[in-house]
Amino acid sequence: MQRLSKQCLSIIQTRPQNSHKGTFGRTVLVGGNAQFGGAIMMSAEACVNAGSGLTTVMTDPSNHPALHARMPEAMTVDWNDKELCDSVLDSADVILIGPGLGEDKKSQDLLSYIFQKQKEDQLLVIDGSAITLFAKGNEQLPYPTQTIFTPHQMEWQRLSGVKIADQTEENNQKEQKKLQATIVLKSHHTEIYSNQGRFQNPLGNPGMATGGTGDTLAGIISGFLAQFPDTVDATNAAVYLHSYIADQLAHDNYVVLPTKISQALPYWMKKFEH
Ligand SMILES: NC(=O)C1=CN([C@@H]2O[C@H](COP(=O)(O)OP(=O)(O)OC[C@H]3O[C@@H](n4cnc5c(N)ncnc54)[C@H](OP(=O)(O)O)[C@@H]3O)[C@@H](O)[C@H]2O)[C@@H](O)CC1
Ligand SMILES: Nc1ncnc2c1ncn2[C@@H]1O[C@H](COP(=O)(O)OP(=O)(O)O)[C@@H](O)[C@H]1O
Ligand SMILES: [Mg+2]
Repeated sequence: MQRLSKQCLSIIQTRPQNSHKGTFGRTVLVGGNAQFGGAIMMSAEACVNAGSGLTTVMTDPSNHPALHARMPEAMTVDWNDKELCDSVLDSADVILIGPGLGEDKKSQDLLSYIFQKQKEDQLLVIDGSAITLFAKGNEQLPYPTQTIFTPHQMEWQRLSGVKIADQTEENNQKEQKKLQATIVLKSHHTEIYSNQGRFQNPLGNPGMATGGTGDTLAGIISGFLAQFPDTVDATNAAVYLHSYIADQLAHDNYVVLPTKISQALPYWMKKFEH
């Protein structure tokens, strides 16, 4: 397994003068039921700060005022308004589904709807409850090689059937090959399994063990996929930078708040700009 290094951040290039919002991608984030609105808000804060050109959040309407108050850069769509959802999804480059989605019938219907809408040139990131729902269901991935799962170890156990204690490189790689999707297996030493190779993140700290850190990573991955052409390079860079920033924050903070990682993204991306 290849250890990630600062080298993976070389994809963060100086932006061309001749550019506009669309140059840096359109991302649609789907999640945040009434109970877990914070999850999709953290994904949105991460995605915007990661540099996504346009970020739209498809979520329960109860979250709209709070999201506008916290992150006016993100646009909101009521996930019950199918006509508006159709048009927003049609122009997306990257779709993220799962943070705070929940696991009830409505959540399942939303996952099925996204599967119906995904086009072959769109990337789909599946996180949180959407992993659990997919694992329980019997739907097929529309475009496996256009899909990135971001499970923690229990979500991976549900998806792969491999118990946490048996999640070895060999077993994980075998299951990734079956799925053909890219897998970001999150833990205290996160690993990335893909058709282009296997990578390990050497960074991270226990201050990250708090709700929202994974929602935040999903937002950074989505924002990087919207900007940078290679899926695995963008995913590796997102995983590495997410932990790098958390490690900087951990010098002076006992717990690393996920939103502080997001707020520090523009500063560190400028530092690493090539
Ligand atoms: N502010 C918000 O709105 C937030 C909303 N959130 C949203 O909540 C939704 C559910 O996501 P989830 O991860 O919290 O719950 P679930 O998938 O049931 O897994 C937990 C179970 O698995 C077990 N477990 C064993 N190993 C584990 C491991 N390595 N990592 C993690 N768990 C591990 C664990 O065992 P235990 O800790 O009890 O020993 C427990 O029994 C999802 O949509 C997410 O986006 C959260 O992001 C938080 C902030
Ligand atoms: N002890 C730890 N050391 C390093 N990273 C950790 C540690 N504990 C959790 N993390 C990181 O925090 C995130 C947890 O993801 P997840 O459980 O999905 O969080 P969320 O509550 O946002 O859903 C992952 O990126 C994981 O790598
Ligand atoms: Mg999670």
